Amino acid sequence: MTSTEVPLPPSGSYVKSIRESSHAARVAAGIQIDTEAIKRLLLSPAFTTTFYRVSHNHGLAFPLNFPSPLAELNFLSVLSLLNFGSGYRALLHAHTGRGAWDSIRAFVFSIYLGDAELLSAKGMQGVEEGKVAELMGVRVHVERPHESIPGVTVGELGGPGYELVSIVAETMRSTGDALVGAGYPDLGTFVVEALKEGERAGKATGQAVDVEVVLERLVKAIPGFRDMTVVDGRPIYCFKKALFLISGVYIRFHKLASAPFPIPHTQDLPICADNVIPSLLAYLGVLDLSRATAHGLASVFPAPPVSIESLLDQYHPQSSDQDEDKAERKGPPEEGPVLTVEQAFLLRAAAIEACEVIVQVARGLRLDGEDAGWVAGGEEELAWVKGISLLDVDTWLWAVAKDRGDYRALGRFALRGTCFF
Ligand SMILES: Nc1nc2c(c(CN[C@H]3C=C[C@H](O)[C@@H]3O)cn2[C@@H]2O[C@H](COP(=O)(O)O)[C@@H](O)[C@H]2O)c(=O)[nH]1
Repeated sequence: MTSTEVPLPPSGSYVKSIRESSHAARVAAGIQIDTEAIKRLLLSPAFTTTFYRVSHNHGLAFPLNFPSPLAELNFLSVLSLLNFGSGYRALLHAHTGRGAWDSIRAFVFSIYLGDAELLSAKGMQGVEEGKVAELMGVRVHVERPHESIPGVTVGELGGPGYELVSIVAETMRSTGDALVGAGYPDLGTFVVEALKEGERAGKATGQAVDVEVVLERLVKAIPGFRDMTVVDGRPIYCFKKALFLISGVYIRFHKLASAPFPIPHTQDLPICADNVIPSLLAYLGVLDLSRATAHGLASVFPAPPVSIESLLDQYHPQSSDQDEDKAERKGPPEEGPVLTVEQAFLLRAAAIEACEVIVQVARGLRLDGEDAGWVAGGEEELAWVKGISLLDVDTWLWAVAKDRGDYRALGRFALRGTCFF
């Protein structure tokens, strides 16, 4: 089913719909969230010794000279809109030497530095596949033997590189169409309007910016933000890229002395459900798929090559492995399981709820009581764990997956053909 056949959530309840639809889908699929595994994770050296460093390492301060905050917001907005491609991670590593996020970031940098008109609504509207392929550095031809001349091969458009480039180009064109149709010069200007509308609504609800209103505006106006599907008759709403954009506005601009536009509070928004977070939560035992009843989920992930105990321990690359560890970082990653739309959305939904549960479990930890059995000393020093936010949990899970050699080796699932994550 395509996103156009999925009903939008009722007006005014987009955030609630992410949470409720995720819960309903997770329960119906028989995926369990293991609260003991969450406690073990929260009190593990893998978590406690890296959380602050890794979850505060936001890669959103760009090394570019922007003429205005609006220009920077437009850049961030286009980057968020195009923040997908995880299903092509192995291909991207082969063609660009980078993962999905770094490849897209480099692509939007190239646009900014060389073809900046592609960041306008009209420029997006007219973008062609060839331009996207050139700027992304992705090869879009496949070779096949010539029909009649033996030994001769001909190149033709096709293959996964062409598939990804086509989705990027189409996402840009549909966004350009929507913006031009509504009279906006670029995506950033539209986002400012949405933030201002959120600010007006927030006056009634006592918030600086009503995030609900901002999210609804983004999703309704731009097809590339309509990240939702129906699985077994139940809708699932993820809206990952729109949430990423809204969180990005907070991360990038909230510390400025005078805010250039209304800044939403995003610490407690649902996570940005991609392929990394559900995969990692499954390997760490937080998502228990063993009793899943739907869509063959019980057997989608291979057993991790190392034990959960070792994944929860502090990472000690052998000193002789350090060079290997660096090489491993550069080398092409292991291709994870390629999933169906249904499988991928069910896992994303489960991850959305699991992260909510992680924050709840953290709040309720009894560091002086029975839970402290997990702690290897220093209980009082762990009081900060009780105050972690959803945004921090998202960033930690996503970034720690790249921080350790043994986590990088865990195959993340892939979904092809989507512009949503
Ligand atoms: N949940 C969540 N998913 C995130 C990000 C980011 C970008 N993170 C940096 C930017 C700001 C943050 O503070 C981080 O420093 C990318 N992704 C998604 O991962 C997917 C895999 O990509 P890769 O492993 O490269 O191939 C891809 O769908 C991509 O869209 C995040 O933060 N959270």
